[in-house]
Amino acid sequence: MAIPNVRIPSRQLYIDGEWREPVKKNRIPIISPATEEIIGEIPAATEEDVDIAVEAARRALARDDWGSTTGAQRAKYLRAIAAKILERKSELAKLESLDCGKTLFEAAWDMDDVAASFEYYADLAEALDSKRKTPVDLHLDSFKTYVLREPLGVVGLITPWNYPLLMATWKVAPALAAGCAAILKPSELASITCLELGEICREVGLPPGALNILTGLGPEAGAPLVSHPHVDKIAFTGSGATGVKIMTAAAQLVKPVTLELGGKSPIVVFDDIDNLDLAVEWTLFGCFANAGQVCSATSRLILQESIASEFLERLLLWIKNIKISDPLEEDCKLGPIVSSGQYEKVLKFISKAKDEGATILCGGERPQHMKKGYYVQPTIITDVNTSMEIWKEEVFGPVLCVKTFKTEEEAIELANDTKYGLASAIMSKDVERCERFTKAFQTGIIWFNCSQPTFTQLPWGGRKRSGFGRDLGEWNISKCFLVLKWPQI
Ligand SMILES: NC(=O)c1ccc[n+]([C@@H]2O[C@H](COP(=O)([O-])OP(=O)(O)OC[C@H]3O[C@@H](n4cnc5c(N)ncnc54)[C@H](O)[C@@H]3O)[C@@H](O)[C@H]2O)c1
Ligand SMILES: NCCCC=O
Ligand code: NA
Repeated sequence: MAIPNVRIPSRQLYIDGEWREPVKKNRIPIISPATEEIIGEIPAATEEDVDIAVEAARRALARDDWGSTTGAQRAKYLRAIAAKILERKSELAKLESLDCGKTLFEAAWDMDDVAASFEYYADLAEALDSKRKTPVDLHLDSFKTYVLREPLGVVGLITPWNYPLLMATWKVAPALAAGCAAILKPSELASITCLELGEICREVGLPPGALNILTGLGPEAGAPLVSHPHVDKIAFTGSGATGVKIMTAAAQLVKPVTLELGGKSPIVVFDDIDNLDLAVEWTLFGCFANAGQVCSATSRLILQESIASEFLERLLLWIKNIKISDPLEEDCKLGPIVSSGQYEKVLKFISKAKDEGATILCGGERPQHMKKGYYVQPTIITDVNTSMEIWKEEVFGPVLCVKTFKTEEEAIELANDTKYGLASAIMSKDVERCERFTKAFQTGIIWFNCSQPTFTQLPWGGRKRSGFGRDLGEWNISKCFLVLKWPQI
């Protein structure tokens, strides 16, 4: 089947509104997850480039053309960016799919979400103007005051590879809406579309230094950003291990951070569901979308015993229809894992589950028809106990583990039996039961009779080891990118 071709632009670092070669001239190869071939390269920033970008960001805050803009003026830039994203949607989707292996269909969906996020934060930027000063009545004649909301300052935005441009946008859009000056450090595993965001910002005339984009390795480019004394905040999305490193480094400077980390989310299915096939479809989507590389993937299926065998039979039938192919192919439903490192990690989780006594009900290997590329079959693992690694750890691949329950209390206990707390789903036609689970689930996001829908207006984030802070909604402007002060007048 014809696979659309697309040219990968050769870029430098995006600093102070222009393309700049890294000081050390290092570059990182781009390896296609679908073919394992080198298909391009990205610039590799180091500490020296971080210093240059931070100075550019601080200059932007000091200049009127960014530091003294109103929300309405900033909104114009955000809307212009959104328009450019939609203009280039087809090309950006192909680049995203080439870079991280997600299907072209999902990548196109992401580009719509990217544009919608910039539009949403343009509206919030405009609304900020009327909320900049909030009078507070002290009921005193001698003292008058108001609370002032101001941009926090220079913010470091460090993001992952599973939704490269969307995860970057979830931070860049609110940061710019708030009037901060941002330095984005995307994942070295998928940076192409984030560099194209730099080109789009240049084309719309975003003032120099308002957004800077440094691609490169975490320890070489991310760590110096975290530890830089003139970076006022770090907003991070990524693994728990890296989150701990970032929080530790930031603590030395008493620097605020927000952490959006991993998950091991449950989907609880009761025997009173109206439509078995629909529940099966949501279960598959909830775990196998983006080849399972989703922070909120409902990768623990908790099934009521009375329907378990019928449900699993139907799941096996549906899984046969999942088309595994080059992600740029039409109707591809499962692409490759993003890199050889992640691919090996996923296979290691599956082999450990076998060693610990679990059963691989289906999948667990490379699909026979895909001789190249980091492909793993959609995998279902049963006979799981709660001490097993496959039950406890985030796989971040197309792997669903299954346990059964008899009573509601047992289901709640199993669902919350995780160090994570990002999302959970319940499939039942009993509305009161769903309400009970809303209280019982220890997560930030809860889905009734579905899995994964995400809305720009709602706070995205979790509890426990899934981190703290929120992306999306009005919350991450006010809580993440604005500071409060009050003068006595
Ligand atoms: N909660 C959410 O909203 C959300 C969304 C997407 C992904 N995630 C999580 O992200 C993880 C997968 O992403 P990943 O593999 O890119 O995570 P990762 O932690 O390996 O990398 C994330 C980013 O951190 C950078 N980094 C690495 N080491 C660093 C260091 N020492 N200092 C500063 N920066 C450093 C990387 O270069 C990358 O840009 C999964 O755990 C997934 O659950 C969470
Ligand atoms: N629907 C967006 C999920 C982001 C986490 O990976
Ligand atoms: Na890549």
